[in-house]
Amino acid sequence: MEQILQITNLSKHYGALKAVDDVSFTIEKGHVYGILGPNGSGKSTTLGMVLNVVNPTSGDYQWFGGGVSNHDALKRIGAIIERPNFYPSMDAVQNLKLVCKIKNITTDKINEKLELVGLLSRKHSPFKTYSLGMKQRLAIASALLNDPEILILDEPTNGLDPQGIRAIRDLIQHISSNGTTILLASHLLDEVEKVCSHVIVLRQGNMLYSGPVDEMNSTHGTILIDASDRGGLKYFISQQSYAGSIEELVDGFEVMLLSDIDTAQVNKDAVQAGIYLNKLLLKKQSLEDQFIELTNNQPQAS
Ligand SMILES: Nc1ncnc2c1ncn2[C@@H]1O[C@H](COP(=O)(O)OP(=O)(O)OP(=O)(O)O)[C@@H](O)[C@H]1O
Repeated sequence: MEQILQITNLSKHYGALKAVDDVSFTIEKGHVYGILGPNGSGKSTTLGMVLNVVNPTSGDYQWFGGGVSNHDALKRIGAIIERPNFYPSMDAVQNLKLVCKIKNITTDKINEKLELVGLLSRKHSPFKTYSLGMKQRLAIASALLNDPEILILDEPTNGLDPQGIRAIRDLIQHISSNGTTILLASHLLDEVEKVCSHVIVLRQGNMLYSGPVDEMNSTHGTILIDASDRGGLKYFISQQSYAGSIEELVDGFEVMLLSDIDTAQVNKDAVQAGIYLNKLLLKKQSLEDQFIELTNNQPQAS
């Protein structure tokens, strides 16, 4: 599989706040990836780092298999990470011509992209007359003008009505079916399940899960585990085949399970490794349940 982006141990700390903490994942060509997490979980910061607008505290990322400068990589990427911003009195074509000028690319793709996003018939209407959904679709057309290999969208359906949401989701699937890789950030599990083939789940800067969407529901819950020797315990857990992501909390490590475990056996193995557990709690909640619980009090997009 052709690699589009590889992120390795990427972190962004603002003082004591770990906006993104030790996140690693890979994006391969042809899939639709979602970064899923509640508000403040580090989605935009992650996108900002790989788009070279936020400086990482540590870690690394590599575009297109490496050997490509950031400057050249950005020419192969289409991204919308802010609210669509065009000149209000100018129409779609005039605005897109300006984008072509700024990006130093030809204007011959304008009609094709306007047709793709369903705005061809409104191409001579001033931007200020567009609905929010149309504005977002124009932004997508603008990001596609250079035929990027990957399209990056931050909360693409935020603030849209149900029809607008549907139009954007259909559009994303259509763009993906033409071979463009897509990476989108969303706080809506439902959106990611409907649109994405792969998902990276973030919570408070930590990655809880990375993998195919349809395998997300088949997680085996988590354990909360602790010992006075935290360093030794972390090493011990990382060696266990059942351990997925490991997150250090105040009261121990929360470990996502990749398979079912026998807690007595875990305890025995720990003792054999010289680790004396003072906590081992099995939580059978699936990742989906955890996510819903986490986001229950979050405002919805529409
Ligand atoms: N420039 C900054 N200075 C200080 N803290 C920041 C800065 N940018 C982001 N943060 C903090 O980092 C954390 C992650 O923010 P981020 O915007 O990446 O989250 P998000 O998942 O994209 O959330 P949202 O959907 O609300 O934008 C938050 O706690 C946020 O307050």
